[in-house]
Amino acid sequence: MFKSVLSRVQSKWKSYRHRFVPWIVLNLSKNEKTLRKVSGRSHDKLVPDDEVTNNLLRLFWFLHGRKSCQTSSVLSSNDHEECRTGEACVHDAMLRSLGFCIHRMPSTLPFAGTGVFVTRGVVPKGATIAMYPGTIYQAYEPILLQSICNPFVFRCIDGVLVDGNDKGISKMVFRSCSARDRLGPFLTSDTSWLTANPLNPLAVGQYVNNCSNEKSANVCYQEYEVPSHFPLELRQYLPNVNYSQETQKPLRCVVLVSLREIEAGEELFSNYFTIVH
Ligand SMILES: C[S@@+](CC[C@H](N)C(=O)[O-])C[C@H]1O[C@@H](n2cnc3c(N)ncnc32)[C@H](O)[C@@H]1O
Repeated sequence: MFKSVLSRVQSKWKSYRHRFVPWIVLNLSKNEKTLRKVSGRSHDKLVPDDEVTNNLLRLFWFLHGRKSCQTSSVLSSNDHEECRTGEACVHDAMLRSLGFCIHRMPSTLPFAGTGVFVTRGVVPKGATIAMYPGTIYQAYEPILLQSICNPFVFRCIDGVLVDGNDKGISKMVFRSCSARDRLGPFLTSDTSWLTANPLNPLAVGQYVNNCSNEKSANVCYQEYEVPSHFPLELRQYLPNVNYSQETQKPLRCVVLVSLREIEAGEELFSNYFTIVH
């Protein structure tokens, strides 16, 4: 009797595949209506991986071109004017390559801290609108210390965890893994998401808030494996790194994909709860 109740509870818990465990425990009862249901792992993808790759490459080549342009000493004065530096420059690159800009700002929800907004352009449905940065832990790897009081630990469908906290021990772990994995002159990940001005402007997905009964989700999470043909010189813009150097699998990233057209001024809302049948 006890065993059967326990196994029913266990199977119900296992079907809650995401996303932020402390949030689920505290808020599930308030937000039952906002559950997202998918009928299997393969059905959790809104757009094919190739499309995500193409979106990322479009932005990253643009950022890379701008970087080379800034370091070149043979620019005309016009080129120099084109090549503005810092935050304005990366957002310009985003607008030109993807057709929209996103920014972190105070959320429209009370007591929800920071959120992410579309600030310029229009995001079409199915676009890769943000990335969830952080250290990647395989399901069997220890994350206890880093996960204490950490609302940024994201759980993938297969149990892989992404620690997107840009402070404290999480920040130190990311920096150290990123330095460890560089290949000679090539950086294979980007640490600038740990600052206020990420080099890759998509890398703010960890600040997207949960939808509510009033504000429905306009983006969803999608797991993405970086393909082996991803150019080495563009990996420096990827905001993820493996915790363990021994991980043999392709690098896991999590992207946020738009569920509908989103206009400038709208805040992004995801769904922290997904049930996999
Ligand atoms: C992954 S973080 C999102 C970023 C967070 N807004 C911040 O400023 O750090 C998750 C935390 O955001 C807050 N949050 C997310 N969605 C919310 C909502 N709909 N209402 C209130 N707080 C929310 C909760 O504190 C939650 O633990």
